[in-house]
Amino acid sequence: MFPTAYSFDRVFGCECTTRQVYEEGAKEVALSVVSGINSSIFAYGQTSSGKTFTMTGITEYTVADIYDYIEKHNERAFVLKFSAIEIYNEAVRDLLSTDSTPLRLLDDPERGTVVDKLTEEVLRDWDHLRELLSVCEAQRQIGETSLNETSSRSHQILRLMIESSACELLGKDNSSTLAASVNFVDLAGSERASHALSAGTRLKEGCHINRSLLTLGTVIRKLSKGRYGHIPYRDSKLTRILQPSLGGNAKTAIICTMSPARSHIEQSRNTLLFASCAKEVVTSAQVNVVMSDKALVKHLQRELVRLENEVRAPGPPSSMSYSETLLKEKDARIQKMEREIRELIQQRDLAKSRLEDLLRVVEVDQPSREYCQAPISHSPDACEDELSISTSSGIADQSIDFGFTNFNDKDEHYLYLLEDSNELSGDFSPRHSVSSPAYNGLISEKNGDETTRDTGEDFEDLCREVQCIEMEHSTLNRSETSNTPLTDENASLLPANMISKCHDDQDSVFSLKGYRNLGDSVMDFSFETLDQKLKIEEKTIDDHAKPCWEEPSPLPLVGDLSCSRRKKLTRSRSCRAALMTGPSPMFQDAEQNENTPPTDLENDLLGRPESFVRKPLPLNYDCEIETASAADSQSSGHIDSVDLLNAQIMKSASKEDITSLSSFVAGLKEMAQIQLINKLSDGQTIKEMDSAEAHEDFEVAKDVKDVGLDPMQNPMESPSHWTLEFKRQQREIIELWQACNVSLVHRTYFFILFKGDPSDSIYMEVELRRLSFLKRAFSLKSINNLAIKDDSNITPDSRALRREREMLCKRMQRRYSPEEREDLYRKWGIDIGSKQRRLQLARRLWTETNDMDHVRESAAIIAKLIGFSESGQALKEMFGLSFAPQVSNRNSSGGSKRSYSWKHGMSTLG
Ligand SMILES: Nc1ncnc2c1ncn2[C@@H]1O[C@H](COP(=O)(O)OP(=O)(O)OP(=O)(O)O)[C@@H](O)[C@H]1O
Repeated sequence: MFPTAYSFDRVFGCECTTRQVYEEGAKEVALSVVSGINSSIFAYGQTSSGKTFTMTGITEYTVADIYDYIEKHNERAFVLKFSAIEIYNEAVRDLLSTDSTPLRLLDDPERGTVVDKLTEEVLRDWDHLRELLSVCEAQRQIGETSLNETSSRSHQILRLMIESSACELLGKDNSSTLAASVNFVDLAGSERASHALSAGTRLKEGCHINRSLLTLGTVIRKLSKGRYGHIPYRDSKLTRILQPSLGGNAKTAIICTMSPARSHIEQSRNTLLFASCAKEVVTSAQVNVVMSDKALVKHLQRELVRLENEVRAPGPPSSMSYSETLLKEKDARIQKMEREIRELIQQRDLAKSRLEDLLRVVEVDQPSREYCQAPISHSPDACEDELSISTSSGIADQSIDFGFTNFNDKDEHYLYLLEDSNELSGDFSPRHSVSSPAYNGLISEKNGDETTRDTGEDFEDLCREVQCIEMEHSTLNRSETSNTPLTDENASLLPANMISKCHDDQDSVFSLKGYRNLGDSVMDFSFETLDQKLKIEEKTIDDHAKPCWEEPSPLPLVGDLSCSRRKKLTRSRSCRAALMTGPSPMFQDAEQNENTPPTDLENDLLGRPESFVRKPLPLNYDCEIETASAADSQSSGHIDSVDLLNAQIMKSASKEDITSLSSFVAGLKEMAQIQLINKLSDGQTIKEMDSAEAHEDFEVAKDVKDVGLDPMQNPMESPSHWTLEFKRQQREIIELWQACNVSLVHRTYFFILFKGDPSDSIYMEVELRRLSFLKRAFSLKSINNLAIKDDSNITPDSRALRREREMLCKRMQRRYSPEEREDLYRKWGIDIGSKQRRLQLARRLWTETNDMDHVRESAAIIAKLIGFSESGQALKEMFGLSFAPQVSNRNSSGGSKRSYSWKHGMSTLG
């Protein structure tokens, strides 16, 4: 036979003990039974090879170890049951029973093949097992063969069933039991019958033995190739009983025994082949847990309830399927969208309701608009905001209320402004409707009994009035100097082309407001009243609606003229602002801009103080001027505005002490305005102006402005030219001072302050024009022999000048020391021994106008007498700093109640 290699788990030699074989090849499998796992230990080999010898030893060792395990695990209760069968000639026999009747094999669904009526002894102890083993050994069929005197002629299967339970759960419903069995199988010899030289009974035994072993071999071989096909367990009772141990729920260890004799080589090879096949068989052992019936019933009931719940109700969120989660998200989105739809529907309904309200408002206002559209034309941009506001229901009423409040809170001229602006556009705000009770009330407030008159006519008249007056303002000082009361009637007398000229000029609207504010009192018009009224107006009018000329500017008139048109523009915005509900930032900005002096003037007149600017003229308005004006008007048949104004100024000046430089400069401004009026009124009056001349009037105003600016600009371009021009104007002014008996103090002030600086040009120009006007006016008066109530006030005589010299004389003693006075007497050619030397000196001051040294010395003396010093002070600085306190030192004037300024000097004109 060819050598063949075989592989096994362990190979034990002849010298190996059974203990070693147990320990290394069977103990692990055998002791699995205590853990609830079925196990089997097989001994396969030819006869007399040591199978019985080995299995007896392994059984004893296993049982010994099992009892040792039980002793170590007192927490569990072990029950050992022992049974033993023998399969002899295919009959199962109970070795623990003396009855040799073969036992039937039964197929149990749970336990498999079971031996019916097999004796199963519960072991009491280890000794009890030994006794039973002894019984089994005694019962087993043994026969003598040629090879083994005590040859085992059957297959013996000792089965030890071990059940264990936790001691604490014993007797309870939830108790469970581990149940497993360990089989100790000692097969009969697999030798050939020929080899055993058996015949007769033994041959028959050998045939059954070989068939059982042949089936066992077939089953092992098939199991070693996988669990495919039919496994012939049922072909023999041996395989049928050992079916669980061969390929089922059990661990199996096969011990193959061989004889080392050369003569048994074929049996040895067959054993090796069997062993090789048996090594390939794979079993699936598992722990066998046996539950009690009650525990099993309760377990099954709980399991049933859980399954029913899963079917009937959704499980916990963790077990929620993806589709269920997605479905819930969709539901949430649908609900959210439904809420949004409801909100949008509400918003739509609200908007619809507002639209309906708006339509109703428009329908209600439409007739009123048509009715008053012509007279209530309004600046589109002025009404745009309000109209947009009033388009909302509920707000429209507020607009109407606002209009009422606005008109009542403001000066009545606001009404005219509104009416005037209405003519500028066919569009209007519903709140301007004349159907408004508030609006009618305003009309009634102005027109009195004429409220019932056609409103359109009223508006036309008012608009015409507005246009004329604003035209007046566009020509600036012409109307300011007019003594004619600027009433509705006489304002409408202005040329029609002037009206049309400024008709489109919305910017002049606010000019009307200023004039209208003075409307009723314009008869007593004067610069003083102008300033005072403007201040009053400043309080009554919103800051964003101030007239541009409400603040007396320290700048010369030409400065005002130069910015007159620019101011008109800002005024128009102010007018619009006055029609609005509140101040507008844009208009506020415009106000700030308009309060800024012209750039060219600002450059030369630095440090202009606000207090100086706003200080009202101390001139006191005298109602006598009204009478004079009326008388003059009646006598002459026309209004000589120039004379009346001069008379007014001189009369007012004679009654007031001039205490500040502001008054001085304001006076300059007034003189400049007079100069302008002089030009405007040269040969004609306002009433005589026709439409053709109105255009020329504009040009005149423009010329005045240009004239005023030229001296400012030329000196900058040609300083040398300006110096010559200044000296020329200075000499001319000095001559005019003398001719007009101008106050010595005024001469002194002016002479000291204006010494040829380029910025002086404008003052020089004004002073020159003012004096020229006065000289001409006095000449005219003397020619026309005008009947003036108080001739002393307007006649340029020397009485006032004489009184001024006397006042200066009194001051010499206090201002000059005796030594200084003597020096002055000598210098001025006054005899020291003569009488009234101081008066002589005073009477010589400012008398030699051709001698500049004389003029200069005269100014120096008077300046010292009145306490005015120019030392260290520049012209612009004196304008705003310390001049007023110096001149207002009344208490230090030797008891005199007068202080000295140009106003005082002007009073000497009377
Ligand atoms: N390992 C061993 N050490 C010492 N003696 C042994 C050993 N194995 C077997 N023997 C002896 O060999 C003889 C035969 O052994 P055993 O009866 O066990 O063979 P067997 O294989 O069971 O034979 P059979 O199949 O005929 O029953 C016995 O007398 C036994 O004492």
